[in-house]
Amino acid sequence: CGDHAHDHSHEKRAFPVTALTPPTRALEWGDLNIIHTTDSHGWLLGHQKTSFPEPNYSGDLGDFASFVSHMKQLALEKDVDLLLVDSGDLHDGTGLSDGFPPGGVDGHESNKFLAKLPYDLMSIGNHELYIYANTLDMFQNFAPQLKGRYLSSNVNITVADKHGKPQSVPVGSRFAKFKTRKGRKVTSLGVLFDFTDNDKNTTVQKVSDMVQEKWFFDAIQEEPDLFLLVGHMPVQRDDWPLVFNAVRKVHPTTPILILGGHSHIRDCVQLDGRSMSLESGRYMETVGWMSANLDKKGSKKNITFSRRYLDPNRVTYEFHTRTRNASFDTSSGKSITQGLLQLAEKFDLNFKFGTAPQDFTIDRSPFPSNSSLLSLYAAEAMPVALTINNTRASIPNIMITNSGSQRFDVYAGAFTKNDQLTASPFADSFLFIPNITAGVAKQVLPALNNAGAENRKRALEELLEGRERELYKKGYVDMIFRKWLEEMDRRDGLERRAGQNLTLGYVTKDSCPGVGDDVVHAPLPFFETPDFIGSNAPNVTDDTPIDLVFVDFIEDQLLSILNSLQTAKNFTTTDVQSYTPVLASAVLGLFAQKAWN
Ligand SMILES: Nc1ccn([C@@H]2O[C@H](COP(=O)(O)O)[C@@H](O)[C@H]2O)c(=O)n1
Repeated sequence: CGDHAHDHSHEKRAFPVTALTPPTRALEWGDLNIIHTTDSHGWLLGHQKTSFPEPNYSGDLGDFASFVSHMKQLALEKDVDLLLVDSGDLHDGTGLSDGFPPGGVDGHESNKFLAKLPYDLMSIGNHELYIYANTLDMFQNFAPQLKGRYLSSNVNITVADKHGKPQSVPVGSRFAKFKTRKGRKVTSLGVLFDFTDNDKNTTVQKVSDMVQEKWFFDAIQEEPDLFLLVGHMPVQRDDWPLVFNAVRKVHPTTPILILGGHSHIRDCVQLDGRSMSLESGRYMETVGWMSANLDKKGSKKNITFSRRYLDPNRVTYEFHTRTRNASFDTSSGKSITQGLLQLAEKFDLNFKFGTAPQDFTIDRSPFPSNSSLLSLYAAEAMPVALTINNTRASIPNIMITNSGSQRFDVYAGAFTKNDQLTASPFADSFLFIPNITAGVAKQVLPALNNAGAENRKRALEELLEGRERELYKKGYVDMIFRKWLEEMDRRDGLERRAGQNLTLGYVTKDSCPGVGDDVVHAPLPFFETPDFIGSNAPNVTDDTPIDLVFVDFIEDQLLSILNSLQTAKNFTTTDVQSYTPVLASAVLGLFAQKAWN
């Protein structure tokens, strides 16, 4: 690496001193440029672990704010437009969003820092809708700060009107029309995929219905210089074509720029020669870049676009803004970092539960194995944590959860409250059905996984079919992310890791021309994992009545599988009881206190 790569120490916080590979290619600027984030899930202090690929993503939101500010200055010097856009999922993922004290609201504090950035447009994600209080907070406190640019074209919240009567209103704005600094007229929408697992008193309209609405038709009638369609929806194999075609029907040649999200991958596709769609990963592991050279109205020629996936760290940021460590930080950037560190302290995120003896990974370890986080959670942590102070502890049980509940690897060393919440952020409850015979209970986990596996065998193109379609609508896209990781490993993972002195990171192959990744990496090893994981079955005879324990997030699926496995009784929600007050997000901490001290 060049000298630049080593010059990234930071007096603001403990910063990984690992040498990072700097980019080698300048960004291609057009006359309209976009910096894109999506699925940040609370990762605002960046990735702080020192083993690769984590240092690639070590830039925090303060660093990002400084980067944006320098890029805005470059845009002024080049006399071009630069917009900042986000595609949603601000909640659920780290202690900054989820480590709030009792009585708080998820994301309320962390979102205040995002609101300090000069976002031109943001759109709502499914994680803003699992819990009504979070949606209400977005409606009352977050959206107003975006002044009409927080978009929820097909998402409503029900609130009391001034007479106390319930009314369903958009969480943000249905659409936005504005002019860029260079005077370009932009029409924007903010679309969420057909999500069905949203909380009561929030509404998600199907995309196919949204494009039939009169407001939609009216909003797209006038021809802008470009349509900027933002949304929490993957850029491939989802409903963007419905929105794209509806616009194209009225405006056959107007440039359409799409910024998507949700499946956590880096992806790009062009629906025609005058359009580009970009998706920029997850967890602040990617900052997306799109540029376009817009030509005259009515032109039918292909537009020249570029796209790039940046690794968000100070080396990347300094390279592209032609700054050095001493000149990079802006006062606003520094105060955002400071504020986030204070929030981490206020939420006690450095509280240490124990010391993890080794790394435990989700996709990088075989399942089951001693280094699999899924094995650790299911076979060791749940049985310990869920039976603490539990009167049912002595009754044999099987405990089941969804593997998607584990969101991030655990690294060797201090295991803190923040590590607990990054690995397992969801405050899901554990339920149980008593007196299920062991013979039946033992079949539930394999049956859940077989249903998943059958669907996995299908081609990805058939993803939106049958049972998988239902899961997809509930927000289940782990499969797409895993397939993406698997493909990059299968392509040339072994060779890249062995030979070329490359650091670990994402290796993207998308459908747009040229190379998308800003820095060349070797991909991580990948292993298949099941959709559902469970504790080891107890050593009892098949006719022994046991407790069937499961996380509430999978209640519907579990009941339907249980009813398919036996005919003695049709189990419904009335047969389900609370097993423990311990939440899914607390399991690893409780386990660590017992096992890792
Ligand atoms: N209460 C919850 C909510 C979500 N999950 C898991 O997250 C997945 C959706 O997250 P995306 O970032 O992909 O939108 C969902 O499929 C579940 O795996 C959960 O476990 N509990």
